[in-house]
This record gives sequence, C-alpha cells and structure tokens, in this order.
Amino acid sequence: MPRLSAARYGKDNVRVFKREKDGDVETVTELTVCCLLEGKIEESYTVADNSPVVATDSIKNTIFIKAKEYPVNPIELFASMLGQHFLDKYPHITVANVDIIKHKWSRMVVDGKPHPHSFHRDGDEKRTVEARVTREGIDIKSSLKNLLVLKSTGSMFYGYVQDEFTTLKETWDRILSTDVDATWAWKTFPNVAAVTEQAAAFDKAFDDARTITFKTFAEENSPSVQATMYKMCEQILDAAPATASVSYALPNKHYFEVDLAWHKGVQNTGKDAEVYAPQSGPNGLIKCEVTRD
Ligand SMILES: O=c1[nH]c(=O)c2[nH]c(=O)[nH]c2[nH]1
Repeated sequence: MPRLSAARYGKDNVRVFKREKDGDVETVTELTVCCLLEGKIEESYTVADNSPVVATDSIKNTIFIKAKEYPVNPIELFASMLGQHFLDKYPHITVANVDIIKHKWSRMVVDGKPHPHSFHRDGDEKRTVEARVTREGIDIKSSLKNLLVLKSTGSMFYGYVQDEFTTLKETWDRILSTDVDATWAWKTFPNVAAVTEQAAAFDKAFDDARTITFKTFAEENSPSVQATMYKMCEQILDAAPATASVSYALPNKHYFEVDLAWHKGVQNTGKDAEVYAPQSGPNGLIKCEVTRD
C-alpha cells in the first residue's frame, strides 16, 4: 500500500526588494525567497481535499507583507520571523522552511564619498540562509556562495596515490582557483526571541567567514584543497561560538600548464610556466563538514 512519506509545498523564486530611508541616506536589500510549508496537509495530495492548503499565491503575498512589517536584515532573522508567522497563523502547519538568497548591492563611491542612493553589483557573491522553523525550535544554516577566488602560486599537490591509473604530475607550485561555498550551521535556537538576541552574531559570522576564507586562501602555502578547507572550518568554528558545524564545498577549477616546446623550443612548463589553459570541466569537487566536539 503506497503512502505519502514526505510533502512540502510553497512559493519559490519570490523576488523582493526593500528600500529603507534614514534621512537622505537610503539602503537597499534584494532577496530571492523560497518558502515551503509542511504539516497536516496529506489530504491535499491523497484525496484531492484542498481545505488545508494555504495557496502558494497567499504565501507569496505574505512574504511581501512581512518584508514591509519586519526587518529584512539580517536575513537569518527575517527567515525566522517569516517562518514563525506561518506557524502562529495556521495551527495545522508544523514546519516552515524558509530559504533566502541575498543579492549584492554595494554602495557607489562617487568623488571619494559613499553615495546616498546609488549602488552597483560588484561580483556574484551571495549570502544565503536556510531556516527550518518549528514549534520545537529553529535550525539555521548560513552560507557564503559564488565567491570566485584564484591564487597564481602558493599551492602544491604531491604525495597522493601513484598507481597504474595515475598520470597527474606532482607539483610544488600550481594555480589554485575555486568558487567558495561555505556553510555554518547554528546550534538550534529555541524560538524567535533567541534568534533576535543573536542578531549581531549573524553579520559578524558572515564577515568573519569571508575574512578567514580570504586570509587562509591567500597566506597558506596550500598542500591540498582538503587541508586548506579544514583549516578554514576550524577557524570559523572558533570565531562563531554559537555555530555547531561548518562545511565547505570547493570545486578545484584546474588551470593546466601548456607545453609549447613544439614551437621553436619555447619553454612554458615547470618554473617557466606563464601561459595556462583554464579548464571548464571536468573539475575536482572537494567537500567536508567539521563539527564541534
Ligand atoms: O587539492 C587537490 N586535492 C585532490 O584531491 C586532487 N586531485 C587532483 O587531481 N588534484 C587535486 N588537488
């Protein structure tokens, strides 16, 4: 006998922009919100009874109303408050999954001064949150994504398995590039009040994670992606005491040396390497999660 073993529904890709004024200075926040509800909604799937269904259109409307009523920053707090609204309003809803992507708008500097109402997109970097809001507690994961970085030296890779499948040459000097995807999971919050109390910690953790990622990536003579990402995780756990675990997913975006000796004996490998061939795929993909003891 088949049974419904999991179900959630809601609105995805709800694009919201908020403009806030402080005298002449304006601040803008652009978000993409996904809000999916779980609860006593089986009948809507199994017997076509829509009576427990809060229409996804109403969920979208609610997101706009709550963006007007509540602070939208930090996004961890907005996600928690929005999720809690659905639990407070609809007793048969037991979980609100609220995922938010915050798009980057950086204030323009014009004639050396921050402009009061003009912004630019300086990079694809995103700040995101995934919140699971229940009556028992709120689980929040914060992330830094799409941050493309490259170092032209200060990266090695040697000592790996050598067998009949190996063609890769060991190297003590290579290009290292990756698209940073870092996530830190917070210890469960008992309620929205506890999330509100921690509000400043969310921005600090994001800034710390970014700084630690940059500093470790730039300064370490990396023995491997694995060893470098582990160091980043350890430092973020130290910097953000209210987190329970930190994870990274890092593609290894390869830049291959090109042997140009076929042309008049041109030297372009090893210590003479200058011209490289960036690879679009295949790429390594290295992941880890580090949890506090
Ligand atoms: O840092 C790296 N880790 C690997 O596991 C690996 N594998 C590989 O081919 N190159 C690299 N680089």
